[in-house]
Amino acid sequence: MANLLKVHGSENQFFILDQTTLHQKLNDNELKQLAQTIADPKNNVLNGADGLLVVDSSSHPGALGKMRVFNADGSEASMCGNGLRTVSRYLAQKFNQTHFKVETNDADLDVQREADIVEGIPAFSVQISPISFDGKSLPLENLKTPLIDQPVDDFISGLEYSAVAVPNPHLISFMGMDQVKSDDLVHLGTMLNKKNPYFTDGVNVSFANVMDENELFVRTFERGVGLTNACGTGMTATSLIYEILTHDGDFDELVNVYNPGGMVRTHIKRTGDQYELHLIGNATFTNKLTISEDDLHNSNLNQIQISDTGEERDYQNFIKQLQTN
Ligand SMILES: N[C@H](CCC[C@H](N)C(=O)O)C(=O)O
Repeated sequence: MANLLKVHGSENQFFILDQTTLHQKLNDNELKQLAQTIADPKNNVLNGADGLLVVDSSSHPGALGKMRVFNADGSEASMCGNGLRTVSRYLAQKFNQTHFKVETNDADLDVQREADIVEGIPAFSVQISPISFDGKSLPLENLKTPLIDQPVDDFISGLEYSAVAVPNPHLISFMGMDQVKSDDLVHLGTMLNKKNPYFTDGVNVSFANVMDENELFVRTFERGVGLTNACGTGMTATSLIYEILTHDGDFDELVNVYNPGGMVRTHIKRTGDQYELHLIGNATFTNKLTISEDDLHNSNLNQIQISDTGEERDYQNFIKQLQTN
């Protein structure tokens, strides 16, 4: 039998599969198929998810494991900030360590257990890297880069846009709260994740409102998923653009980022032309799942066994307390 976890970071929900626990690992086609099947709410496995996080071993120094990210549509992404917090907790518990690295597509990232947000809600800090404003890194074509706070005629008029890879691609715009919550986000996100002359590999689109100094509300249409409750790399990229637009020279700032799924904190630092980004927030495990390895290889989910960890209740109490503050 094989075990999976249902997890979330700020209600950005994933299943975790640790390939090292299997007699035979799933191949890439099977992983893509599993992501598409288990994430689809129509298949009634805990109402689906935003994607599948695949853990494997790592030979890199200091890394306790490797994380791969499959979106709900089966596409693979280079990074997932909310997901990395949950994978970090999984590896921390598996190896009884609290500060280590996790290998990801483009970098080995520093992760650390933080104090529980409140009783029953473990929290982790994860490094977000590498960072690039270069068109080739996003990729972004037919627009001059770096794109920082500029209007783009073919996008929604009246807004200014910024684009950054962390290393997955993000397009960010600041506006009033009503427009953040309007259909404009789905309209632009859908347009830029179909064939278009700009983001040839798609893009995560975040609309943000500046509630107060170092207090943002961010809503994201994710590449390969659609609207999610939160996007960790999106909230971090948005915080970076916010600090760049509000500072000349070096800065070292903590930002509270609210989102439809709760709240995270980002730590954004610039020293010369170097940036250091960290994302801090919950790593909640809501369910444990058991399935035969055969069914896993065939994405046959009819016999999957599910148990509840009870952690979602603690998280929902945290959200209620956030909303009353
Ligand atoms: N949809 C993203 C991957 C997941 C990122 C997001 N869930 C996060 O927490 O960073 C992409 O295709 O680049």
